[in-house]
Amino acid sequence: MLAVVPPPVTVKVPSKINVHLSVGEARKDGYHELTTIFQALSLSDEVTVAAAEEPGLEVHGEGAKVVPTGENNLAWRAVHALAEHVGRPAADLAKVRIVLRKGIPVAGGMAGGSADAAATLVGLAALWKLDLGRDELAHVAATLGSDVPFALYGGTALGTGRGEELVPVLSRHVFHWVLAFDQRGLSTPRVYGELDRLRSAGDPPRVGSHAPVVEALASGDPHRLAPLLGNDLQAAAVSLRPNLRRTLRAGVDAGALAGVVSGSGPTCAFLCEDADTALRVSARLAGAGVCRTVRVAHGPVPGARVVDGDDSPHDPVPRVHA
Ligand SMILES: C[C@@](CO)(OP(=O)(O)O)[C@H](O)COP(=O)(O)OP(=O)(O)OC[C@H]1O[C@@H](n2ccc(N)nc2=O)[C@H](O)[C@@H]1O
Ligand SMILES: Nc1ncnc2c1ncn2[C@@H]1O[C@H](COP(=O)(O)OP(=O)(O)O)[C@@H](O)[C@H]1O
Repeated sequence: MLAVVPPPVTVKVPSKINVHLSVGEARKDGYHELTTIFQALSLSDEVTVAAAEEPGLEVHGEGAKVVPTGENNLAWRAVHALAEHVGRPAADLAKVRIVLRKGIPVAGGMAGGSADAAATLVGLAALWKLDLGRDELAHVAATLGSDVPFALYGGTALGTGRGEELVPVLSRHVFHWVLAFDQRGLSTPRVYGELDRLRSAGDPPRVGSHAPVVEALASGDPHRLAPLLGNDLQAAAVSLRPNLRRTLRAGVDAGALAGVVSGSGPTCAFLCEDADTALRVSARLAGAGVCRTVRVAHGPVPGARVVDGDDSPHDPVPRVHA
């Protein structure tokens, strides 16, 4: 009898920016306590998981050359974590092929690796026909990285703990962003380490409360949100990459309402008044020669979802936001 091979499953998964990122003190486990507001953006990766005779991982697109393809790729780690969680036999791990099509800059502070891990969990759950709820997948996701659960849910959310404890934030309006990619990525632990160093040597600026940011997001008014964009890691990212100061200035000079370093950087995110302005700002910023690549994006968008495969009519992960 012929074995039935399930069709490959393709999952689209968003990037994120931190509209607000307040970093507390370092914890004993090496992580920092966070209060952050994530927004999922239309700039995305696509991940295909397929049953195959030989295991393998291919990477295409933005930054593909510097993405590890071995066991330390977060997508592979997601395969192992899910297999272990549901007690799948080791032989099945040797029969998974993964293709990553990257749009999200690598080590750019936009959680591209986390996005791929979340997409792999969703894709594999569909490929293996697992009946797993969102909360259960999010539990596995949190073991892979602090940002992975958010990539499952998408939308706009308040993250606490090390960023993995999520509550949805009302944000029904579309915000328009311009993203400036830097020449090279920045290591997240290095940026947190630099913030600890700056704090032990002085008193770098800290962002205020997240409450006004939540209100501005609910209002949908980019003019209200713009002055509230803030990131405690920005000073550390700029300290390690002083050219970001020039990039941040150039975005505002090009017509953005405000700019902020995304997460641990070095990508800078610029909030614009509307879609047309975002296009104009992106063209001017590209011409300013301060960064490697410029992209426009909008948010919020949904989290990881199947776009092609057996389960494509259904979203295996319920969305937090409409
Ligand atoms: C800074 C943020 C902001 O959203 O995103 P990125 O800029 O990396 O995308 C996150 O906190 C990154 O989350 P993620 O990239 O998943 O980090 P993890 O793999 O969990 O941790 C990598 C390392 O970052 C540091 N880390 C991470 C999260 C946290 N709350 N405190 C930390 O100090 C620790 O040194 C940890 O060992
Ligand atoms: N699937 C993946 N895509 C990108 N980077 C990955 C992936 N898996 C592992 N990595 C590693 O994770 C590091 C952080 O990548 P990424 O998640 O893109 O950035 P950030 O943490 O700044 O948001 C990269 O430098 C890379 O070595």
